[in-house]
Amino acid sequence: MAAALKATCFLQLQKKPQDNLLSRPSKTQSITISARTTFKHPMAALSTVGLAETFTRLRKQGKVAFIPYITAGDPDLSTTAEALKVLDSCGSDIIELGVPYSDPLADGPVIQAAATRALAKGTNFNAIMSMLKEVVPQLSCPLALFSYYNPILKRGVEKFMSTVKDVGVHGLVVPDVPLEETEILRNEAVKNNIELVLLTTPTTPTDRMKAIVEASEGFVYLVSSVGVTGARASVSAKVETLLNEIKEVTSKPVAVGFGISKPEHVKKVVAWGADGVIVGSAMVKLLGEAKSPEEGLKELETLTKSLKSALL
Ligand SMILES: O=P(O)(O)OC[C@@H](O)[C@@H](O)c1c[nH]c2ccccc12
Repeated sequence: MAAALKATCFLQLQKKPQDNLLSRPSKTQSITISARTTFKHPMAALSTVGLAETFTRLRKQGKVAFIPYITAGDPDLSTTAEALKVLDSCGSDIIELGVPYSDPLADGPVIQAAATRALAKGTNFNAIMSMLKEVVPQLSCPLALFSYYNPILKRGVEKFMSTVKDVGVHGLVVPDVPLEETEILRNEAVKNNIELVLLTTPTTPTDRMKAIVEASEGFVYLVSSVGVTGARASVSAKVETLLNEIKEVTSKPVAVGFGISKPEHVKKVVAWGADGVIVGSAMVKLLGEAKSPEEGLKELETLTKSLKSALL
């Protein structure tokens, strides 16, 4: 099965969909290789299913969402386009795509370095949108864009939201928007059918956590540990308590991020009741620090499959 998994994931990269033997089925059909593994065909219809619906589908199947994060433009935008297809074809359920920013205060060294490299390559919002316009129709899992608040304000919330919606993005995560200012974002997000995901942390007071959970769309992002993003040796056992506290006040899905980078981390977070697992820095490191984009993409595929299999 692993060989089939490898061949098919890699196959997505090697051939244009029309040449791909797997492209025979109709556009909307996904390919089932075995009872356990369903591949999403690169010509799958535009994923009309958003974040919340994705979690509902997975919950019915008794599955947990695998949610990778990568930084757009690192090492370059064409590699980002291929990485999105690799992540999708290897079974990601939602993909977080970060807009590189000069002052990523919530990010650790790996993602900060990725943002610096991407910006140095000239990656900007318009170029990312142009890339997404091409790539999103080839994906079958929904995309959640990651942006800090300042670039959104600079572009104008209305313009930002409508642009993001036009390219087929389903969700938005703005890690540094204070809860008190989410009203503006949420109103425009709702108008454009964008799900605005909010974050709660281990130090968020209970009343504030309840307000965040109430306002969050798509899913609730539970930050597993204090500090910034970055792979950690282990995931804090406090996550289990935090998950229980959140699930006492909502039936919304809760995805856990920060520090998760190994199959054993994934298994722990799933055992504690998470509805989704988010992995960023470990993915970003592979892509940004590989000897070549091709090598980075293959390492990304290997890591994705090993973490995804820890979910099954
Ligand atoms: O990198 P980690 O430790 O795997 O955590 C996920 C994280 O990268 C991703 O969700 C993310 C990227 N930038 C962020 C800023 C704030 C919160 C979350 C993020």
